[in-house]
Amino acid sequence: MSVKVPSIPLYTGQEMPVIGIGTWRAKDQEIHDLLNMALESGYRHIDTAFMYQNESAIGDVLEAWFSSGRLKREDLFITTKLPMNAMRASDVERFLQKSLAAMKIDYVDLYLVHNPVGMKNDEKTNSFLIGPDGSVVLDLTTDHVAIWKAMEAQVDAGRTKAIGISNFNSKQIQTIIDNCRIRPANMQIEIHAYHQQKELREIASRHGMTVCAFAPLGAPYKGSGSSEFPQLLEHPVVCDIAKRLGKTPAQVLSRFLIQLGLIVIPKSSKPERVKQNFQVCDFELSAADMSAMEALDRRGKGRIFTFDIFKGINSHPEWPMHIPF
Ligand SMILES: NC(=O)C1=CN([C@@H]2O[C@H](COP(=O)(O)OP(=O)(O)OC[C@H]3O[C@@H](n4cnc5c(N)ncnc54)[C@H](OP(=O)(O)O)[C@@H]3O)[C@@H](O)[C@H]2O)C=CC1
Ligand SMILES: O=C1CO[C@H](CO)[C@@H](O)[C@@H]1O
Repeated sequence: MSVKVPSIPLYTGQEMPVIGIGTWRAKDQEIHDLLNMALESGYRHIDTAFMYQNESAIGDVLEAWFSSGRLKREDLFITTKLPMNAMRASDVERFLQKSLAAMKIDYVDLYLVHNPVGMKNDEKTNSFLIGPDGSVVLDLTTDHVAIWKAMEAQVDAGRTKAIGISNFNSKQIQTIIDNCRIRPANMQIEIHAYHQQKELREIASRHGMTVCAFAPLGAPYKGSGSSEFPQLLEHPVVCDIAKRLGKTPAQVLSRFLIQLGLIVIPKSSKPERVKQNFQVCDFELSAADMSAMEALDRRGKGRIFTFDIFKGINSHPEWPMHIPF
């Protein structure tokens, strides 16, 4: 029996389910399998991005669910993101229209600026323009205030219900807050037990923004861990709590973040794990377990996503890691 998943209200009035399905690195058949399993298990929140190149496969699955009457559009909370190669005011509507057309829907619930860094667009492929040295070609003219005004226009036009930011640092968040007409309703940042982001969570709370944790399981595919800092899914503290509660380490990692008041979007390529990851609202961590999990924070040293897979990106003035948070 599945338990109803709670939602967190956005100030714009929608309800954002605390657990959503992450979709990065999933395309075509994988999306078909994992999204069907997610919707059958009860997930009603989907996280994607133009950059993930899977919006069209997501659209095919949604169309089948809508046309069979199993779900209505308003039953779902769908987030997508403005890619780094569209970080210009004049590109915002064009790229949101592409996402909507691919997913065969006429609005998203949340449109996020994916990353504060701007890159040049390859007009043939609508992806990052790669220079002769193999690096992405940066667009150094990135103007967050102009982009935000174009984001606000998408709310006015009804193409998205809410707008937000992802991977912005405290200074960049403040620039948006100081210059907005429509406040960001949500921010999506890397958060897991090793990187708990207390400072940015406090900033979000001060400005009435909900927070969605990406890589909530510690993105284990990114590295094998060490004896000092094992993979979170194998950490003895996490495994002991899981064993005692009859849950899996993945469920404990998500549950911890949900009890901190966050929204989580774990991703798995395995339908059985997709189902398992949804079962996080039928148990609770005690105050002692929460303290033990909080003690795993590596105080700024647990960050996994620095985006330097994009060669040269850290020379962009808006690369968010120029400051600690
Ligand atoms: N805004 C942004 O910049 C970013 C947003 N995101 C979003 O966040 C989502 C989640 O982050 P992601 O980077 O995927 O990392 P996660 O922390 O969700 O980890 C995913 C990994 O965990 C494994 N896994 C999942 N469930 C289980 C389980 N129950 N037991 C054991 N292993 C498990 C998966 O392996 P397997 O497939 O083998 O199950 C996969 O390798 C993304 O899919 C994307 O939607 C992510 C990164 C950046
Ligand atoms: O969402 C994302 C998935 O991971 C990518 C590679 O690190 C990120 O750039 C991006 O923000």
